[in-house]
Amino acid sequence: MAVGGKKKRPGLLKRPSTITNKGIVPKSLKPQQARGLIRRFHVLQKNKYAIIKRLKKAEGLAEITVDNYLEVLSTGKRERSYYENAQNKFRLESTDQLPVVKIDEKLTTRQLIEQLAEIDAETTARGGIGAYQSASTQGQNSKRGGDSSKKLVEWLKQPQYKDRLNDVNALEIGCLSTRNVISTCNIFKNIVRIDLNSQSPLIVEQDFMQRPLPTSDDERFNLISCSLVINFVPSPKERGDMLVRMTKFLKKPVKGSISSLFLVLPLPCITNSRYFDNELLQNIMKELGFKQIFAYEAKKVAYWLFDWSGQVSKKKKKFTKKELYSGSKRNNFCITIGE
Ligand SMILES: C[S@@+](CC[C@H](N)C(=O)[O-])C[C@H]1O[C@@H](n2cnc3c(N)ncnc32)[C@H](O)[C@@H]1O
Repeated sequence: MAVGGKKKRPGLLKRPSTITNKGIVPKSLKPQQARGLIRRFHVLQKNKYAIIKRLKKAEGLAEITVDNYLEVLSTGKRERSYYENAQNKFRLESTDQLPVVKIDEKLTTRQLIEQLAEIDAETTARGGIGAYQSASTQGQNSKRGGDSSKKLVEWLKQPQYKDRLNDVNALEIGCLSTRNVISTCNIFKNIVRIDLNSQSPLIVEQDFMQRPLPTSDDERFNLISCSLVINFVPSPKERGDMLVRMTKFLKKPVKGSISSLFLVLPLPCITNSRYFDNELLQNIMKELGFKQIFAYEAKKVAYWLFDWSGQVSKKKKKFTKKELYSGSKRNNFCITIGE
C-alpha cells in the first residue's frame, strides 16, 4: 500500500504538483526577489545533479541518470516509498532562510532519495523552470539594463565583422524571447532558437546536448549565442562538454564569413570563483580553436565574442578542477575539459 492507505498507483513516480496543479509562475518580481529565486533554482539544480552522482554508487542504482531517475526509483519498492513519502511531506517554507543541504558521503541512500524528492517538490512549488525563466528575464533585465544580445549586435557592427555578414545564420541556445535584438537586428537570415523549456512556438524545446549532431553545413551555424546558459549547466564537466559540442555546430570560416561564439557569464564566474578565472577561460577557448575578438565586463555580467578557427587542438589538453584562489566567500564555478 502507498502512503496514506491509498491504493498504490502503478507506473512511474510522478513529480509533485502544487494544490492548484500549476505552480506559481511569478508575473512580476522585485529585482532582489528575482535574483533570490534564480539563486535558489541554481542551488536546487546543482544539488540534484550531486545527488544523482552519489546515487549511482548505491546498490542497484548504477544506471540512474538525471533523465531516468523517476523511472529507476519507481522499480524499487523501498526507493519508491522514500521518494513518495518525502514528496508528500514537503511544504514550501515561506521564509527566505532556506536550508541548503550539503550533499556529501555522509548521506545515506534513503536521505539522498528524500532530498531528491524535496528538490522536485520545491522546484514545482516555486513554479518550475517557467518561474526560473520568468525570474531570469525580469531579474537580469533589471540588473544589466536589457537583453545581452545588444552587446553582440554592437560588436557585429564593428569593422572586423561589418562586411562578413552576408547570408549568415545563428543558433541561440537558451532562448527566452524572440524579440531580443539578435532577432530584430536583421543581420541573420535565419535564427534557430532552442531552450529546455520553450515559451514560444518560435523557440524549439530542446536540450542542446541532445540536439542531433550536424551531418552537413546546412545544419551548422555562422554564430552561436550562449548567454547565461553555461552557468545554468550543473557540473564543470558538462559545461566543458557543452563548449566542445558547440564547435561541432559552427561552420568553418570560409571566404571571410563569420564563425563566432557569443558567450555571456555572470561576472562572479570569472572574478570570484575558487576554481576559475578569465585566464583559464581563455586557455580553454584557445584549445577549442577560439580567439577572443571582443570582451566586456559589466557590473554583474561578462560578455565575449570569439572567432572560431575551424579546428579544435589535437593535443587533447586536460583542464581539471584545481583551487586557484582561496577564501570562504568565493563560489565554486568551474569548467573542466577531458576529466
Ligand atoms: C538564465 S536563462 C538565460 C536566457 C537568455 N539567454 C538570457 O541571456 O537572458 C538560461 C536558459 O538556458 C536554458 N538552458 C539551459 N541549459 C540548456 C540546454 N542544455 N539546452 C537548451 N537550453 C538550455 C534554460 O532553460 C534557461 O531558459
